[in-house]
Amino acid sequence: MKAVVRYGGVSNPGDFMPILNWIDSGYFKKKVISLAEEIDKFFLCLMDEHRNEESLGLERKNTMIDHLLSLQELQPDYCIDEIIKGLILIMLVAGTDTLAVTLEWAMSNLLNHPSIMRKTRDEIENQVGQECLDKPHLSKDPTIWDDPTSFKPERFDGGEGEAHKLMPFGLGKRSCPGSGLAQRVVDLTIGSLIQCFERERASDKKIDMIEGRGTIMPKAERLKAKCKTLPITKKILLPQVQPI
Ligand code: HEM
Repeated sequence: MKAVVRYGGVSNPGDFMPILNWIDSGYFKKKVISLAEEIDKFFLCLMDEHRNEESLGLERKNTMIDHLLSLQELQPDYCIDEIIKGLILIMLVAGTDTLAVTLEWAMSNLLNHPSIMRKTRDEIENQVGQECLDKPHLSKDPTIWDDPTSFKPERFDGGEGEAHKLMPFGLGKRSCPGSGLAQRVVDLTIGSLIQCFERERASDKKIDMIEGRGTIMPKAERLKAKCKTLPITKKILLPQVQPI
């Protein structure tokens, strides 16, 4: 049950067995309505923030909300506030837990396989080094890709091992629109976590890899690990932390 309450992507048992909705005397529905009201207020504040910036004469930024507000000016009857709030909600709901859970599974596997963790750390050390957290334009590295800036789908013909078998984002028209963002966030986060912290399992016991319940496949047991900061943290990460 613990795993069910930790993430947003949980299911309501009453959706599968409606009789359960009678037993909880509408508690779940009331809770969802009150949460929805709070979320609605939060999204309105976000939109007003962007609108106020414009009314203060500041230039519109390159954010999803700013683009949608521009669209609203062009198509006020279609792009109403409810549509914008719905799109923000979808991006937040679909893009938060999915990433958190993926990172937790990946880190758990690395901690259970110290030799692979060492290999990953060595590779980051060789490829990225100690001066930054990511190698810019890895996907355009001429030492890896032939003619990296050209569109050549044939480069994937048989040359990428098993990559074609991996379909974590679905396929077709309804496949995940956040896949690019997700892959970038997962790669960069895992890479930076390894680069900046020496991590070890909290005990000699292997990390439990049992799946919990929920639509986004959470881990049943939360990942706990020891971590020690490495010198690069002081050099690169700390200077970027803004005082509140
Ligand atoms: C590791 C991270 C993620 C995984 C594994 C994942 C996986 C998926 C899968 C399997 C689908 C259903 C595809 C289908 O029905 O064929 C989906 C849909 C969707 N995802 Fe993701 N996703 C991730 C991250 C994100 C992020 C970061 C965003 C947005 C910021 C996002 C937004 C969406 C949306 C809006 C849909 C619904 C698309 C539609 O129905 O047309 N996802 N995702």
